[in-house]
Formats: sequence, structure tokens, C-alpha cells
Amino acid sequence: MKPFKTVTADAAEQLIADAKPLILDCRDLKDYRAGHIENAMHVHEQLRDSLLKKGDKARDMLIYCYYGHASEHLAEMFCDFGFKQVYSLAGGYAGWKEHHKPTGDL
Ligand SMILES: O=S(=O)([O-])[S-]
Repeated sequence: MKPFKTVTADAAEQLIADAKPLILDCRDLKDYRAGHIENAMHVHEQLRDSLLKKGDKARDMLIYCYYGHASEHLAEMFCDFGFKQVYSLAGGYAGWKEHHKPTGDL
């Protein structure tokens, strides 16, 4: 069984509204800059490492990538480091946009 949870765009939107998770975008920086889920942070290696070491393990964390594959790997890594509430967005940012969810697009 996966140590993290996979959420649909609808469930992720609800999660964001209810739990105010830390939102991590693990796509390329240029794609993040072109548009991302509101309040998402771009995860570069340094941020990832510092979160793994010092992040709040009890806080909900929502991770997304392009289509929902890379985020699963990252989600698993956070779980391995003891994070308790890790979610991966199924379908990634592509799915999010397809469902017409709000973005911080410029
Ligand atoms: O970002 S991706 O791994 O889903 S192609």
C-alpha cells in the first residue's frame, strides 16, 4: 500500500480549503512561473532537503507535478522521512487545469 494518499482535483480543492496544506509544485521552474496552484511553492532541491529535515511533519502536504507521477515519488520520500499527511494530486497540474480549478496563473 502507498504510504501517501492520492487525491483527485476535487478532493485536493477541498483539502486546500479545509486543511490549508503546504502545497509543493515539483515541475520545472519555468512551468511553475508560467502558472501554478495558488500558494504553491516551487520545490527545488534545497527546499526539498530543508523541508525533509526541518519541515512540520504533522502539517498536511499536497504535492503535484505535471501528470501525477513525479509527485508520487516525492510524496513517498516525505513519508519515508516521517511526514504523516502527504497527498499527491492525481493527474497533476494538467488534471487540475482540466477541471478548471483556480490557479495563480500570470
Ligand atoms: O510530472 S510527471 O511525472 O507526471 S510527467
